[in-house]
Amino acid sequence: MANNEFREELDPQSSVNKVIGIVSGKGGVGKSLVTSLMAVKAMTKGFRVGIIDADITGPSIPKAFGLSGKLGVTYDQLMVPAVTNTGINVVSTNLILENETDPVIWRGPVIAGVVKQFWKDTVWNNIDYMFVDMPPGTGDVPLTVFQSIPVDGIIIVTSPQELVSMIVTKAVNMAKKMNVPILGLVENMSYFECPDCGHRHEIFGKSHIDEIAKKEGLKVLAKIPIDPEVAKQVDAGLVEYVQAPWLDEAADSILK
Ligand SMILES: Nc1ncnc2c1ncn2[C@@H]1O[C@H](COP(=O)(O)OP(=O)(O)OP(=O)(O)O)[C@@H](O)[C@H]1O
Repeated sequence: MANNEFREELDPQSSVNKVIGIVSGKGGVGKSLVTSLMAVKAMTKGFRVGIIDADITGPSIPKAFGLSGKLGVTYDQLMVPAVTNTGINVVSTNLILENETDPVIWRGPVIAGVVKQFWKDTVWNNIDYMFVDMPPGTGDVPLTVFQSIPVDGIIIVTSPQELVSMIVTKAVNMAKKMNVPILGLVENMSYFECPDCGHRHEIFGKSHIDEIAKKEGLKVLAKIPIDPEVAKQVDAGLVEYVQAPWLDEAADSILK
């Protein structure tokens, strides 16, 4: 089966140059944080940036950017992305629900349908980089998202406490099946740097990311520390103002 058999076209008014998917083996490892911060890095470099929050049942992008309210709709029924303080265009289920605390209890095909609409029924105005916060895992829903959107490359986010090797292998196999290049691995919550002595403590155990990357022939793009200040800023909707020097190298190597 050709991997683009179900691929959806953008609306003729829209244009998107590169699409980067952010995936993880399970929820809660920091996929949304990496998506948000990579988008901010791209914006800072002067690119026009969009985010599709395809994590339909656990959308966390709007909150991180302090966005609320509803997406606009054009006269010809296209969605208009919400725009963050620094100009990043965002679509998310939290911006279409009647009430942002409503649970999303849709089944797989409906979820995939919403993601397709985020891609094709939205006005994407000259976007250089589109970041897609993928549904967690390697099951049916992320697979359908892969089939619907022409993803140019993926970043796999893991944390040290996961069964990392198995999860990375699954994600690698999914990407191979879909013929999507893997840009590299990001290990989140990698260590905690003591503010007093500067020592790096591996709170969740020893990192094996370098060995796994070597085994799979992948690049480690970044190791992100546990930082309570980051969590606080994300909770306050201020992710655009997070200092994230540990992602600079990854951003420089991917966003050109
Ligand atoms: N390195 C970090 N330091 C401190 N807090 C972090 C870090 N990474 C993530 N967090 C916090 O952990 C929580 C989960 O992160 P995030 O929403 O990015 O994960 P996720 O993988 O997208 O989860 P889900 O799939 O459930 O949406 C958030 O509150 C986030 O602010």
